[in-house]
Amino acid sequence: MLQLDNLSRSFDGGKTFAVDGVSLTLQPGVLGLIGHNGAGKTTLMQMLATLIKPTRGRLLLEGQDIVAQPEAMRRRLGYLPQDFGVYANLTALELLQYFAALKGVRDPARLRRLLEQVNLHEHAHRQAASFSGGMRQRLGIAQALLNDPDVLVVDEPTAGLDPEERLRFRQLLSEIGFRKLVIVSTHIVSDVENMATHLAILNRGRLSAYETPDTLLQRASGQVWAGELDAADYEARRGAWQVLHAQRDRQGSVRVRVAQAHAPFEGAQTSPPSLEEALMALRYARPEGVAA
Ligand SMILES: Nc1ncnc2c1ncn2[C@@H]1O[C@H](COP(=O)(O)OP(=O)(O)OP(=O)(O)O)[C@@H](O)[C@H]1O
Repeated sequence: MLQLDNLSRSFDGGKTFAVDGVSLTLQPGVLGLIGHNGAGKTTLMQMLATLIKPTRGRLLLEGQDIVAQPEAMRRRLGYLPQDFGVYANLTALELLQYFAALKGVRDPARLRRLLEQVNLHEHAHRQAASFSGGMRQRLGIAQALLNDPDVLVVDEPTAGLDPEERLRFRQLLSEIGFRKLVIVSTHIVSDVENMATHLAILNRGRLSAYETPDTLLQRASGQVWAGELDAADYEARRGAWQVLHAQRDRQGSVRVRVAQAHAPFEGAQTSPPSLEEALMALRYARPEGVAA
C-alpha cells in the first residue's frame, strides 16, 4: 500500500543524512518505528506526511508518487505531530469543528462519533486546555481521523502520559490498526510491544531491522539469562556482561538478567526475553532500552 524506496533526507547539502536509504513496503497494521533520539524518526514521518521532501528516493501510495503529487497522500493521511497544541479558549468539540472546517469535513454527527471513539464525548464542552496529556493526545487522534484516513502517522504519542493514559492510547491505536496503516514512532519499546504488527528499527537514519515482534523474540530466544549471585561476585564480573536488569535483595545477593549467547555464570538459566530485552540481545538497542 505504502512504499518507501531508498528514502533519504539530508539537511546539510548531502554531507550527512538524517534518513538514509530506507526501503519498506507497508500494509495495514501497526508499524512501530523505534529509534533513539536523533535516529531520524521525525524526519521520516514528516516525509510521509508530505511536510518535507526527500533528498533522494521515492514514496509511493498505491503506486502513486506522493512526492510529485502530495495531494494524493494528504487526502488519505491523518497526522498527529509530536507537538500537537490545543487552542486555549476552544472546547474539545469546537477544536474538532475548527479542524473539520479546515479539512472540508461537513458532517456534525461524525465529530460526535469521533469524540466517542476516543472516549472524550463526556468532555466535549470542556476547554481542551484543561485536559490531561492523555486526553489531549486522544483529541489529537480524533483530529487526525477527521478525514477517515487510510494512513495514520503518529509521532512519539505517549511522551508525558501516565501509565493508564498510555494503555488507553495504545488500545485506541491498536483498534485503528485493524483496518488502517498506523505508523507510530517511539524510543520506548514497551509503547509498541503489544500493538505493533511490525517493527522498524532506525539507527542513525538507516533501517537496521524490519520484522514482526514474534520473529525478533524468536531470534533472541536462548540469549537472555536469569539467575542470582553474590553481590561481590556480581560487582566483580558485571563489566564483562550486557546486564539487562539487576536487583539487589536484603540478603546481599543480586538477581540479574544478562544478554549473551552462553551462560554468564553457574546456575544462570535461559529466560524468555521481553521485546526490549530481545532488541538489546540482538544489539539493536543500548542497555538503557534506547535503540542504538
Ligand atoms: N530541520 C533540520 N535542520 C537540520 N538538521 C535537522 C533538522 N531536522 C532534523 N535534523 C537532524 O536530523 C537528525 C534526525 O532528527 P529527527 O528529529 O528526525 O530524529 P528523531 O529520531 O525524531 O529524534 P527525537 O526522538 O529526538 O525526536 C538529527 O541529527 C537532527 O539534528
